[in-house]
Amino acid sequence: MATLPDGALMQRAAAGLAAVCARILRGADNASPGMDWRGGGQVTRPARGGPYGARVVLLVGSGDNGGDALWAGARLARRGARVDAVVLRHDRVHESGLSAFLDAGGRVLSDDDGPLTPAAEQAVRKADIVLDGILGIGGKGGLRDDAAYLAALASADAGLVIAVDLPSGIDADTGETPGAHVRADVTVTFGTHKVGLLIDPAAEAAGHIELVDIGLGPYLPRPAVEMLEHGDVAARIPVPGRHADKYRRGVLGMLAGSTRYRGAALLSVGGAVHGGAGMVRYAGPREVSAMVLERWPEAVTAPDVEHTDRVQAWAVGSGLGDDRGDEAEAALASGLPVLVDADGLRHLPAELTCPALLTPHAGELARMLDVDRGDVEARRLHHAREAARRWGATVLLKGSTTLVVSPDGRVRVNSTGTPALATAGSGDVLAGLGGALLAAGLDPLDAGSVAAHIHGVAGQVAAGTAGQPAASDVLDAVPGAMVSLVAAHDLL
Ligand SMILES: NC(=O)C1=CN([C@@H]2O[C@H](COP(=O)(O)OP(=O)(O)OC[C@H]3O[C@@H](n4cnc5c(N)ncnc54)[C@H](O)[C@@H]3O)[C@@H](O)[C@H]2O)[C@@H](O)CC1
Ligand SMILES: Nc1ncnc2c1ncn2[C@@H]1O[C@H](COP(=O)(O)OP(=O)(O)O)[C@@H](O)[C@H]1O
Ligand SMILES: [K+]
Repeated sequence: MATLPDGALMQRAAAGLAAVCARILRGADNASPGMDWRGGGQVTRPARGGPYGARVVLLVGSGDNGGDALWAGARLARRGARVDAVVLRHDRVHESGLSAFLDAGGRVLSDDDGPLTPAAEQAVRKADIVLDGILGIGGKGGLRDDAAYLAALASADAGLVIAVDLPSGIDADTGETPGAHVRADVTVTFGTHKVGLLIDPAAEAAGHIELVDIGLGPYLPRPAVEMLEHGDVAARIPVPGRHADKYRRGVLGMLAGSTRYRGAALLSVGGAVHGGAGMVRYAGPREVSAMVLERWPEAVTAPDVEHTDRVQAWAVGSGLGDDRGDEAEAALASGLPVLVDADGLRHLPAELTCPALLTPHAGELARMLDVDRGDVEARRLHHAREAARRWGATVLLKGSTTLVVSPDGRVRVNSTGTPALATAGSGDVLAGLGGALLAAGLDPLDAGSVAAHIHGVAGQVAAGTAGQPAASDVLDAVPGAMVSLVAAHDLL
């Protein structure tokens, strides 16, 4: 801001915002490649030939977010749209934005007594597009009173809700939703993705996300949250070199499955085999080992942890049951890198001294931290950070947003997840994949985030062919997912 004339950034933001609105109103393809990181996200478009004659309503709060909406509204009005503004507080409104809006032929429907006039409500109901400029990054706490009412009205009745910078009422820095908030179909965000647009529950309220570049790039600090793209993952997938042998590729010891949960052994060994482990050493009861060998003849089995050698990393816990705690503790005390899943999480020491990747779902993390599951889901980043700090380990929190948080505070959010993965046993596949990557020498942050990315791509592929895939379908899709990731980046 210091290097530019006053208001220049707002003009860039408003121009980008108006351009996205015009494109949507034209019915042009609004799913620009690379922008919608969640994939899919098709937006139902208002059937208009363009801005001319379209009904646009601005919800205008008291800060610069409202200013963006007013300047964008002015641009759309000049292109023939019928643009009405509902101003939340007439005593606090972006002044130059308001006069530009009025000069361009925009109308204000609210009055000094408050925003909820009959004309304002009517306009929201009939709008092709509602632009949510109530709150941006300056918002604190959820929406109150009139703003909450308008947000609910717009989300329920209006054509398309387009959030300016972020859906008003979400927490921009955490992904939490402290109270009432807008539910947008599209969010046009400026300069950089806000953390809250990437992490549920707030991310869900953002809909399809468009980034408008306003030239902040050179000035942005290191991001608080990273999201790997396909190419980043491809570059991190270990590819066997010329002098590879099974030991150099990594031997994964696996303490998973039990006579009660036999499938977990098959799925997690499979995840590790397809994840590129040089060798998987499965330690478990005789009858489970026999099943493992039948399905995965390449695995090497042992009766228990003590009888495994040359293991380079451990994956502990998926479907392990309650009665092998001593072995889990032995693996955790080995000093080797370790992935800890499911029942293994009950056996964590007070602090871990080895490189560790913990992979709880929300219920497991809630138990670890002695909080409610609902609270973990409402404050994913907070609780994942808390566990990473408490155990000195990397924490991969599974669920609708998979987060990977390292004890030094780095955070990655996975972009490839799909609800199709929410099926019994899919976490076992993930544990195998992550374990293989640890054994190959990736650090826990890379192992967790690369495994989650591959797992998500496999889930998407499986959903595309099996409709409602089982965990076995996800496992079967892993090799194809790896090939497509690596081949697309020319690394094969
Ligand atoms: N900072 C930048 O570089 C740019 C910012 N821009 C816009 O400016 C926005 C930030 O503007 P502001 O800092 O003015 O903040 P906001 O527009 O988010 O609004 C903050 C105002 O709302 C009030 N407020 C906060 N929480 C509230 C609540 N729960 N209920 C009611 N009122 C509440 C505050 O007292 C403050 O007056 C961004 O989101 C973006 O839209 C853009 O113009 C582009 C450049
Ligand atoms: N709603 C969802 N959206 C995206 N991914 C999900 C969702 N629910 C679960 N998942 C993913 O599915 C997998 C389920 O793992 P987990 O809960 O450990 O199941 P299980 O123990 O049965 O294998 C995890 O990778 C998780 O991130
Ligand atoms: K907003």
